[in-house]
Amino acid sequence: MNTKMKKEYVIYKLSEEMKKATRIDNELFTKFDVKRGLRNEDGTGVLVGLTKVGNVVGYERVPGGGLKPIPGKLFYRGYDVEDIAHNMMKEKRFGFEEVAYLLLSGHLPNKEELSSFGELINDNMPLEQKTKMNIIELEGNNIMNILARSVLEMYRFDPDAESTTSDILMRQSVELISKFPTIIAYAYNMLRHATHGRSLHIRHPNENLSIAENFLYMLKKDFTKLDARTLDMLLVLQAEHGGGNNSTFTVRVVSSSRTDTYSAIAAGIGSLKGPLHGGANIQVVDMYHHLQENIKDWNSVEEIDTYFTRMLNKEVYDKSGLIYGIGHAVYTISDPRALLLKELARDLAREKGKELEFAFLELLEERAIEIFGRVKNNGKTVSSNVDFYSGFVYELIGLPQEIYTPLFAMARIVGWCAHRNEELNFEGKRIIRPAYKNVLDDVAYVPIKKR
Ligand SMILES: CC(=O)SCCNC(=O)CCNC(=O)[C@H](O)C(C)(C)COP(=O)(O)OP(=O)(O)OC[C@H]1O[C@@H](n2cnc3c(N)ncnc32)[C@H](O)[C@@H]1OP(=O)(O)O
Ligand SMILES: O=C([O-])CC(=O)C(=O)O
Repeated sequence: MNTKMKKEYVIYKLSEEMKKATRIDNELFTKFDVKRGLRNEDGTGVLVGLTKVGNVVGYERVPGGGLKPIPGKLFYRGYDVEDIAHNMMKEKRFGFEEVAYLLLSGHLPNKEELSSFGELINDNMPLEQKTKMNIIELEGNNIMNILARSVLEMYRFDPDAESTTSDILMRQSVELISKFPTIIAYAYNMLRHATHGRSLHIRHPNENLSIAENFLYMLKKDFTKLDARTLDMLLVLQAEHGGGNNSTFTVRVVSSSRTDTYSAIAAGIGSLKGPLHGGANIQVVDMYHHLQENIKDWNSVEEIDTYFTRMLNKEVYDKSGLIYGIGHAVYTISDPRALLLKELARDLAREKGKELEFAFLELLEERAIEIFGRVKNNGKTVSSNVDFYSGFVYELIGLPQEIYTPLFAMARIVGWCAHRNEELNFEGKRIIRPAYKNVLDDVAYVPIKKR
């Protein structure tokens, strides 16, 4: 066996052993009443904290037991996101800065507060020269990875990186919110240059633009007002989702050890990247393109139903058994953001001559929900989630797939910061440390000579 084969064999052997070592009987979870995925028997999340940042509502508890699915509602600091979104649309205003101010401070800014906050954001958008150079030099084909790396680098330039006083936490929050768009735009431009041979543009942020406009300006310079307002609405809708979603909870768990802001946020980025969480927006678009190619008649309910049934049975597509963009840990009848995005997608599709594509996606949504019910038959009410239409909308405004999940991070950084700040400031805070029950018998140690 040559050296390479020897190394491969060691890995193979270890991985086979790992397969055995990681097997845990499903019945044991019931026996020891383990809350798998921190979920109660009825699928609801185990209560692990209190928050004033956001509220996610998808069901009502019925007196005497049981859950009643209800249309989903989302609140930022007590304000209904639908009201926030409708107001922004009515007034044709950019809203992400306002939402960021609201989530960080707890109150809606007046005109003057909003304008100074906008200036502060603009001041903080440029990156350190070294970070810029690292994005260029180290390249990388995954922008979530580059984002995490660049966030960890920010530690290096922060003289108070380890401090958790409220003024430092707030300064770090503003800097992170400001720099995410710049990092993502530069990282994508570098990726495009390295992999598609396109010219490399590193545009300095323009101090008179909103975050959404500035991002598009740095990414591709030419964009329409409609593109920018659409992106702004996506940022507004994805900014926050309570303390229990996987990435925000990750940020809270990591923060509870009192580590620095950059370590906690890098962990959140790692979580959001996952295909069951923020990474689902890329999966949905991949799945949609696959279905466009594999469903011959886009109007055929029968053909779509057959394909979805086969997908749920792990026979086709990525064989994961999942239909991406469907289902949610809290929402049942509807995700309010998906409803808003669907309307946005419908209008944009009309404007861009993509009505057939929209109609196909809408039919896929309807059939996925129906077929999920038939195949799973588990009493769970599912609907489309925020990721179902977001990728389609990004595609309609000409944004590349590689940045869909990074754009989610560009929005959710606001919620992460608000939750980290809360985690480190409430009076009764404690390190988050749940328990795992050991289900393996103790064994006597065997000296190496006797093995
Ligand atoms: C921003 C966001 O994070 S939104 C969510 C984005 N993620 C996706 O769109 C990926 C697809 N969806 C899913 O995987 C899930 O619905 C999740 C992860 C979002 C939520 O999952 P959970 O709340 O754990 O769902 P839950 O455990 O109650 O589901 C019950 C059953 O339905 C299945 N299920 C749930 N959603 C789906 C789906 N979209 N496709 C196939 N099966 C699904 C589960 O696998 C489980 O089946 P099993 O008991 O046979 O294993
Ligand atoms: O809440 C969750 O589980 C997932 C999430 O972050 C979202 O839907 O925005």
